[in-house]
Amino acid sequence: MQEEDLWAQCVRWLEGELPDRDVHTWIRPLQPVFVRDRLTLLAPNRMVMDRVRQDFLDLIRRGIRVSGGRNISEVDVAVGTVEANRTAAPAVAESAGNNEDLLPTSAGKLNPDYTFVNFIEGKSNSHARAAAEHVVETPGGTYNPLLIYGSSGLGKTHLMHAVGNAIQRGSQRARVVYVGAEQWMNQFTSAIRHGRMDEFKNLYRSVDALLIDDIHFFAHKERTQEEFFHTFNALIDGRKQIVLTSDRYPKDVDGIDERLKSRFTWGLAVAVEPPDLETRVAILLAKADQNKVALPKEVALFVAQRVRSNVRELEGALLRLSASSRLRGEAMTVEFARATLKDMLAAYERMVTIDNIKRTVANYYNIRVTDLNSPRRTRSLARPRQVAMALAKELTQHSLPEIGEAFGKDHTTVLHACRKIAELREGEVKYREDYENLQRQLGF
Ligand SMILES: Nc1ncnc2c1ncn2[C@@H]1O[C@H](COP(=O)(O)OP(=O)(O)OP(=O)(O)O)[C@@H](O)[C@H]1O
Repeated sequence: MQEEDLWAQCVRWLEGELPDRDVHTWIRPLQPVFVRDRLTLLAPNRMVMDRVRQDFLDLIRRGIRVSGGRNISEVDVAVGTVEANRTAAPAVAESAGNNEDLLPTSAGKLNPDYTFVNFIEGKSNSHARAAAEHVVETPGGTYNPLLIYGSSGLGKTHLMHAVGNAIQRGSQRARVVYVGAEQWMNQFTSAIRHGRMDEFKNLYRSVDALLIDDIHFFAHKERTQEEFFHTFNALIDGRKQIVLTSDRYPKDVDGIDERLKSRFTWGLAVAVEPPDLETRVAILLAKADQNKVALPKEVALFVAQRVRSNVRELEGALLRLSASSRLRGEAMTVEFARATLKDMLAAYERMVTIDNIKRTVANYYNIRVTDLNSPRRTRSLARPRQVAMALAKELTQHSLPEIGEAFGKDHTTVLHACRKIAELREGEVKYREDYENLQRQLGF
C-alpha cells in the first residue's frame, strides 16, 4: 500500500473511534512523513504535538497497525511541516525534549526556499513584508526588534527566514542565527548543565542578526526569559538586528515578564492575517508553478474558496492533489479535486454552520445563544452579535439576507456588522485577537 494511503486509511479508522471534533482539531492537521519503518507525524505547532502525544498516540499506533502498516515499528509526533517542494524531507522546526542541543552551531539552518521572491503578497501580509524588507535595508535600525505575530501557518517563519537569507546574501560574513524559542531554551539549560554558559553568552551576544521563532514559548519559563533579556539588551545595544515571531501580540501572552514584553514591542510589532481569497489563489498558483504542477485556475479557486484557515493547509491540499494526480494519472479538474480532498473539505464544511458560529460566539462571550437572536441592543450583546454575523459572512457560503434571517435582522444590519467588525479589528488589538480566537475555535 502507498504510504499516503496508509495514513488516509488510519485517519478513516480513527474517525470511527473518535468524536468528529477531535479528528478535525488534532488528527487532520498532522502530516505524515515515512522514513523506512518510522512514521513521524508533523504537527503544526507545539500545542497539537503535546495533545496528540498525550491523548491520541496509542490509538494512532493501533490505527496504523489495523490499517495494514505492520512494518511500521515506530510512530512519533514532532513540530514541523513538509515543504511542498521537498516531499520526503521534513523540516522539523523544533523537536521537543532534545536537551543535548547545544550552542548555535546546532541552531536551525535558514531555509533557502523561504525568500521574499517566494513570498506572495496580499493585504493580509503586506505590512509584515514591507517591514521585513525594511529590516534588510537597515538591519539594527528603527525596526529593532521586528516582531511578526499571527496565527499558525501564515508565513511568519517564512518572512523571518527571508530576512535572514537576504542579510546573509548582502554580506557573506554576517552571522545570522535562526533558532526556535524552545531550542534556544534547551541550549540554555544544556549550557548551564555543562558549565558552558560563557560560551553560550558569547556566541549569542556576538551575532549580527538573531532570529527567534515562537517566542510565546518563553511563557512561564522565568530563567530562560531572564537570560534572553540580557541577550536581547546586549544585541540591541550593539545595534544588531533581532527578529521575533509569536502567535499573539506579546502583551497578550500570559507568563512573560513585563520588561521583556515591553522590549518586544520597542521596534515594530506587525501582524500577519489570514490571507483573503485572492491571495490564497495566488499562493496556490505560485506554489504549483514552483513545483511544476499544472494546476488549472478554476481548481485553485475551488480549493482556495474552501481551504481558508492557513497557508500550510493550502500547501497540504496542493501536495495531495499533485501526488494523487501523478499516482492515478488523472487530470486535475474541479471534480478530481472535490473527490481527492473530500475528507479535508468535509471537515471544513461540517464545522461551519451559522448555528455552530452562534454557539461558539455565545460560549466565548459567556452569553446565551438566544441573546444573539434577541432584538436587545445593549453593547454587551450587540458586539458579540456583530462578531457572529461577520464570522458567518466570512466563514460560510450564506448570503447577507440568509445570515440576516438567521439572526432576525435584515441584510443591511449584517453588512453594517461586517464593516464595523472589520474596522474594530483594524484598530484594536483586543477585537483582532477575539476574532482570531473565534476563527481558530471554528477550525480556521
Ligand atoms: N504569503 C505566502 N507566500 C508563500 N508561501 C507562504 C506564504 N505564507 C505562508 N507560506 C507558506 O506556508 C507555510 C507555513 O508558513 P510558516 O511556517 O512561515 O508559518 P508560521 O506563521 O510561521 O506558522 P507557525 O506559527 O505554525 O510556525 C510555509 O511553507 C510557507 O512557505
